[in-house]
Amino acid sequence: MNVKHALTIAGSDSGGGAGIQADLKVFQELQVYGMSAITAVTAQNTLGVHGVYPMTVEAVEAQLTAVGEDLGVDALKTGMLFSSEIIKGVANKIRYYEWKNIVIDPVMIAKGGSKLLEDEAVTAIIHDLIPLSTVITPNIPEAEVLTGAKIVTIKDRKDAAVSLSKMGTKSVVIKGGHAEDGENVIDLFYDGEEFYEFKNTRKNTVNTHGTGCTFSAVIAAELAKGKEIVEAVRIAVMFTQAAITEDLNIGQGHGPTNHWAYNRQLNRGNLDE
Ligand SMILES: Nc1ncnc2c1ncn2[C@@H]1O[C@H](COP(=O)(O)OP(=O)(O)O)[C@@H](O)[C@H]1O
Ligand SMILES: Cc1ncc(COP(=O)(O)OP(=O)(O)O)c(N)n1
Repeated sequence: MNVKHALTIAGSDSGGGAGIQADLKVFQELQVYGMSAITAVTAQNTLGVHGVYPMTVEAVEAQLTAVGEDLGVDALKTGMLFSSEIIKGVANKIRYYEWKNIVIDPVMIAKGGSKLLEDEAVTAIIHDLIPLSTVITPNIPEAEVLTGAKIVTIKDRKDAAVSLSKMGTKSVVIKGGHAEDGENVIDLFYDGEEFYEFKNTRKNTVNTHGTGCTFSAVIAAELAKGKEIVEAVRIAVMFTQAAITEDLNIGQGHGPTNHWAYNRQLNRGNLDE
């Protein structure tokens, strides 16, 4: 059986809703072989992040070498990277192994407000990682930090996407979960030439823990399978909407999303593949 390989370079979420755990669940659902390099362990549940324990750069690099020397990578995503040292180590390995289909989810702060990236590491994301990327997927606060510009209107979002594109990425998705778009959520995709708006009804739920991780993992899985970037983003929007809509109601706080839901809806014929 010829199966494609996807790698996640991210933090561990003991609660299972975000980070490495969410990414591997997505890879499995989308039938790509999932691999991981853990950058930090978090003690986390649906009520928040209770501890952050970063790995050493050597430990992160050793995991990437182990994957690079044996298994091969058709696409990869990065999530929580924590420090500039880890970011530089990851960028070096991407260059050394000439990995392609690079999805950068510039994770900075968890929903409860805990820092998952040191402040000074933003510069390393801009200089070392963005130029290697096929797509970068910030939420609105992350896009504001990366561009230094306040984002309120759709026009602001388009300007931010153009600024990010000029930093050297091939394409950009600015996710709309944190915006006030009335009854809708709008994810804006820019491929360097054209804008695409993916609009959905905003769901009234607290169970959105790990939506950003899920979204970027779907893009990585679909790029691994050879999909064009705009098509990979379209599937990521559908997968994430299904995962939020059929939520699981787990835990006492911001619960995880449902990674089975997309395939369940496909099997029921509710979605076009
Ligand atoms: N309440 C919601 N209803 C519907 N979709 C949502 C909701 N919140 C987030 N999303 C979707 O989840 C994905 C992640 O969005 P966002 O919350 O902006 O990122 P992050 O999880 O990185 O903070 C996007 O596709 C966004 O449209
Ligand atoms: C280990 C770890 N990585 C990333 C996140 C952030 O997840 P994300 O999907 O961006 O959003 P929230 O769930 O924080 O809203 C995390 N919490 N933990």
